[in-house]
Amino acid sequence: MLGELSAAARERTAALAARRQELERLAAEAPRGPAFAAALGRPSVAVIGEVKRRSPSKGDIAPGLSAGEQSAAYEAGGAAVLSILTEPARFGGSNADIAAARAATALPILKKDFHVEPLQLVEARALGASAALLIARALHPRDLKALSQLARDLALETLVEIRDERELDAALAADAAVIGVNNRNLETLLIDLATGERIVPLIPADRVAVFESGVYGVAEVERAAAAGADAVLVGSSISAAADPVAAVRALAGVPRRGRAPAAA
Ligand SMILES: O=P(O)(O)OC[C@@H](O)[C@@H](O)c1c[nH]c2ccccc12
Repeated sequence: MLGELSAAARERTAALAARRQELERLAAEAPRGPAFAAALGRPSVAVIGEVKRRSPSKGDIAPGLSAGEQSAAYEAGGAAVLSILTEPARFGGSNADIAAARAATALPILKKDFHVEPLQLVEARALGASAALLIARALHPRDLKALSQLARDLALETLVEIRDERELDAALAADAAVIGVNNRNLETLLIDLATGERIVPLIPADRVAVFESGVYGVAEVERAAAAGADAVLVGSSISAAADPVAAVRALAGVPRRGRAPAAA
């Protein structure tokens, strides 16, 4: 699944190559988005609200979602940051969703896609995203490092997604400031919150740690907090909610417990 999604992203980027100069100019001219990592440092576990119309595991979640209206609802409910899934084939997203979210809210935006090519990061910056997702499992550690450096050069923040100790090492080697542990195995698509509970405590206390996937209610936010997470990334449950303002509000406000500094 991950290989297929990354290959498809690479193909879409090949089509972007003709627009390279234009994208580089737009990226240089676009005002920097609001600070992403800094917005996640709250007294309570920060909620990253994701706009998610469909997924490979669930099929349709909320096919008719308006990215602008949904983003405004997340903001009203107390989300700290937005995650906008732009992947078109399997998640039903688009770049236009970023523009719609930007127009509707003042929150920092994470562009969620299978970013494997440098030009995709230039595009993310041109679109006005504050940050872009990098999935450690989809990238050779060398490429994770190079894309992380390119993002810094572009004044684009990143969220580096990991699932195990080896990927944590790769994220740290890439100097990732924000590290997300995905509870979903992107190969089997199964969710196991024990993944985040095991890996989040290993993330150095000076990084922002995000607990991703499988958060449906406050019980899961409590588990994230107990593991020491600074933020939760929530997609399906709040995208499908009849009242997304109330759904986000129900998750926001769990006190952050922090992580102990690593033993020397
Ligand atoms: O819908 P959920 O279980 O709340 O999960 C959200 C988010 O973590 C998930 O969409 C996600 C995590 N990593 C990704 C990488 C690509 C696409 C999607 C994702």
